Amino acid sequence: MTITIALPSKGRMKDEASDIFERAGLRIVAVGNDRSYRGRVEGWDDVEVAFLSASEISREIGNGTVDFGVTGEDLIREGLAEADARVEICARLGFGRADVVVAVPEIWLDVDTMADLGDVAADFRTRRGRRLTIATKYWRLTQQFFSSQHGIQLYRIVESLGATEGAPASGSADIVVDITSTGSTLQANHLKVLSDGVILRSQACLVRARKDSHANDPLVARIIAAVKDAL
Ligand SMILES: Nc1ncnc2c1ncn2[C@@H]1O[C@H](COP(=O)(O)OP(=O)(O)OP(=O)(O)O)[C@@H](O)[C@H]1O
Ligand SMILES: O=P(O)(O)OC[C@H]1O[C@H](OP(=O)(O)OP(=O)(O)O)[C@H](O)[C@@H]1O
Repeated sequence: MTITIALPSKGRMKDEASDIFERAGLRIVAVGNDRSYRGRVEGWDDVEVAFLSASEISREIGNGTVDFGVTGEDLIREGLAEADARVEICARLGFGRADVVVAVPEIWLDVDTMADLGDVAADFRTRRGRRLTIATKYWRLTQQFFSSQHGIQLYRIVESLGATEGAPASGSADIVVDITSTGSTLQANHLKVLSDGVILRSQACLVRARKDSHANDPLVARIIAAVKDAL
């Protein structure tokens, strides 16, 4: 059976993803010209490569259109409901590291933990007559973390697709849930991460769509073993 591997076609994970496959002995070559969105692996005739963006890869593994993909764990857990039932994280690849965090204005001196934030949310409702607003593109992770893990129900998510950290200063939201790596964007926007506010420590992963047909396919096992050996 042909196995399809989806690799980032652009963005910050592109180069390191193909480097790891190369080290694993799977040398990716584009089919057609350099701008082609299909590829193959030299010497592995039953493997096809699809070049997609990181978030498309998460979606395509979720619906089983591709067998494997390299993408961020944040995009898997945000993009897919019941992620663990649908996909398997075969290996964490050690690049593309970033944390999804809850960050509040630095001037909220008394707010250091999620419990403090729960009190603030209750206060907003009783004293200001409105809900605490959270700017994020990670609405699924935010809801799970606030509602299921911390029992905080009094908030409203304001979807933000860019410049999320600017939302508190511009007045479009009170706090943010966003990705951070060096912390400099949070710092520049005078935001601080709550001490127990790390929702997910993400990095690039080799992810497999859970398919019955994989169970006895030696090619599937070979691909996983080769990538793990290259780490
Ligand atoms: N500093 C960072 N900022 C944002 N994302 C980061 C950072 N460091 C690592 N990542 C990770 O990179 C991945 C997103 O990569 P990238 O931004 O290149 O995707 P993209 O090409 O924009 O994809 P799409 O267009 O589908 O959103 C996520 O898994 C994210 O966790
Ligand atoms: O903690 P830091 O190192 O400052 O990184 C975090 C920032 O980097 C990303 O934005 P980026 O400017 O890369 O643009 P993007 O959101 O379009 O990826 C991300 O959305 C954060 O804003």
